[in-house]
Amino acid sequence: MSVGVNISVCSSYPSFALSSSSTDFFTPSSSFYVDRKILQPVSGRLRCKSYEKRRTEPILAVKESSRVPELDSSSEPVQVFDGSTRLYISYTCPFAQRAWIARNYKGLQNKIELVPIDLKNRPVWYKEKVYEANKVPALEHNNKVMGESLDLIKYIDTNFEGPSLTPDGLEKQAVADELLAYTDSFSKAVRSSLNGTDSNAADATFDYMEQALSKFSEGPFFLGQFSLVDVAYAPFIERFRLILRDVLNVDITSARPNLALWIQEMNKMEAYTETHQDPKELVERYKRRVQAEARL
Ligand SMILES: N[C@@H](CCC(=O)N[C@@H](CS)C(=O)NCC(=O)O)C(=O)O
Repeated sequence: MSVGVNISVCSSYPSFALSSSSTDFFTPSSSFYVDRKILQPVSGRLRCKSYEKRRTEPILAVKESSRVPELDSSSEPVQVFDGSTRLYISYTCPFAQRAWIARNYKGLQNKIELVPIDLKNRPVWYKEKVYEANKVPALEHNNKVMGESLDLIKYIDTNFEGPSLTPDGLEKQAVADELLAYTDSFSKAVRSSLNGTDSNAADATFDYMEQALSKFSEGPFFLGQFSLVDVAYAPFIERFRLILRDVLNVDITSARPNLALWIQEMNKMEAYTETHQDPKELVERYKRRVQAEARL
């Protein structure tokens, strides 16, 4: 199914305030708001696009039919350390999505069981018996539970069979390390444009992405071939693209052909598209959160 997103026109964007809940990637550690001034053009690129053009463009395919239901506070505990390998995720968490994509790409659907958790109504046993940090993602493997999405995608890549996500050669490995180390700065930069503290930051960070995507010409991905770097960025670029487009009328692919191609090619990969959230739901959830915070 291809789903379009409701786009607000430039003149009718709302003002926002966001929470500091840790259950969603949109929320930084402090409150932030979106104000009219950050709709101003940044390097001529953060500008209002034609509503007609964007309205008709399909954004992402979403596959939800085969998803297992989330476990919540009423669910029986899983039999931790019974020899199964389990990946605990939330369907809405971009960090968890990284590990989920890696598991799919390596063809480990039958080796790593997906255990979705309802973060808003978490089972108490999750913290007590599974993962003390009480976050997702977490991977249960060989009588251990580990977390941290960037560590997990590397772990899954090196400890399981399937196509490699690790680049060949020292040069690519160095670039991979640099880009993986930049993921938090990337998110912070986009948020600082959303909160109005630095209206140029999102544009600059997407320029950095565009440049990074031009380094290796043998393929459309960050290191040419598909790798850990694509897995690490995909959930965040997916979300920021939708939010910036809906909330600020910014098209991150405008004048960025490498990024446009990357998104197009990523959206052909089932390992990734299986993990998509419905874009409309994603944006609506974001707006609901913002409205709730504005009432506080
Ligand atoms: N640095 C962690 C972040 C994980 C994270 O913050 N996950 C959120 C969901 S998107 C979570 O579990 N929040 C629950 C909580 O903090 O209580 C990673 O990369 O895995």
